[in-house]
Amino acid sequence: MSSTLERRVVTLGGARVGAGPAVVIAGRISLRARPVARPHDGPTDGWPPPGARDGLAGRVPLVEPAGAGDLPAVAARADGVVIGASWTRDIPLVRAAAALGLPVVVERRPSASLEEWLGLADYCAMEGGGEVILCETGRLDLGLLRAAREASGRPVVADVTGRPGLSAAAVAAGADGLVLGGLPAAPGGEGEDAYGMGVVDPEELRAAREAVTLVGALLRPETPATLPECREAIDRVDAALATLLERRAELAGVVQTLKPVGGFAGRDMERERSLVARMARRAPALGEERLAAVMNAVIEAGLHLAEERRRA
Ligand SMILES: O=C(O)C(=O)C[C@]1(C(=O)O)C=C[C@@H](O)C=C1
Repeated sequence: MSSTLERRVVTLGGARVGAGPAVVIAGRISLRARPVARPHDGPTDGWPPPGARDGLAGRVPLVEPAGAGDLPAVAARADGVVIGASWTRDIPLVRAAAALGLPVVVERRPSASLEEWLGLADYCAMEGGGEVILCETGRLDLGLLRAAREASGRPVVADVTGRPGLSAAAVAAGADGLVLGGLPAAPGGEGEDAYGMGVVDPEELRAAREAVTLVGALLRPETPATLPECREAIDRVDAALATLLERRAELAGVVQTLKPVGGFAGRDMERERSLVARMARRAPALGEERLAAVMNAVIEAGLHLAEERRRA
């Protein structure tokens, strides 16, 4: 983020995108891939009816219209309207979609330059209510995503549908959110693809949540202002700590099998002092003395685990 540029925040279905933690936007459908309407669905605009069996309360986070005729339904049923990568040059539709007054998610046309992408975002902001999110999609140029975030001050998200392995990289590159294609899954349920639109993939959802939690905790600057926000930020840090502590315990366990004398009997206090000193350089506020107490507990937990496993 540029120091001179004011960062804009867009509220999408209750989530603040652009400041605070990166968010997972679990649900993006395209009415260009309109499913076949079923007779028992009753009068339909091509959408799942509200309160359908898949648990949808009738709303989808992001919807890409196929044409101007879809816009009233999009306004009624979506948290944000998507300007799809394949029709960013259909200016009449772009204009009408932006004018809905919903947050507008502007995808980058494949091979579009940064200037073209940001220009379209500015145009949508002018035509609409000003709430614009940039969305990198397709092959995901994460360098461009980062540049767009810095140059525009607008929130930038990455559509990681079908690429769960890029979730962590996208958050590391600065993405303010990860978009997952499909209908939102029923709360607590695995989701049912009753309408041929596809449901958010549970594995992709898991990968995206892991990325915003773990990579977010490590790399995303945050300045939470309220008690719940602070606690949520602490929960993310604790999740990262737990992941690292588990990994550390496994490694320390291997060390015990490699040393001539392992376990508590082979404790090496010089090594412990030096690792604490190195850590204190990264955690100067905590300092060596406090870190030594923390690391003593961590190391002893690892040694107990290793001895337990050796006896088993
Ligand atoms: O490095 C070692 O020798 C270890 O056994 C690992 C470890 C650690 O957990 O980091 C554990 C006990 C030693 O006193 C020092 C370090």
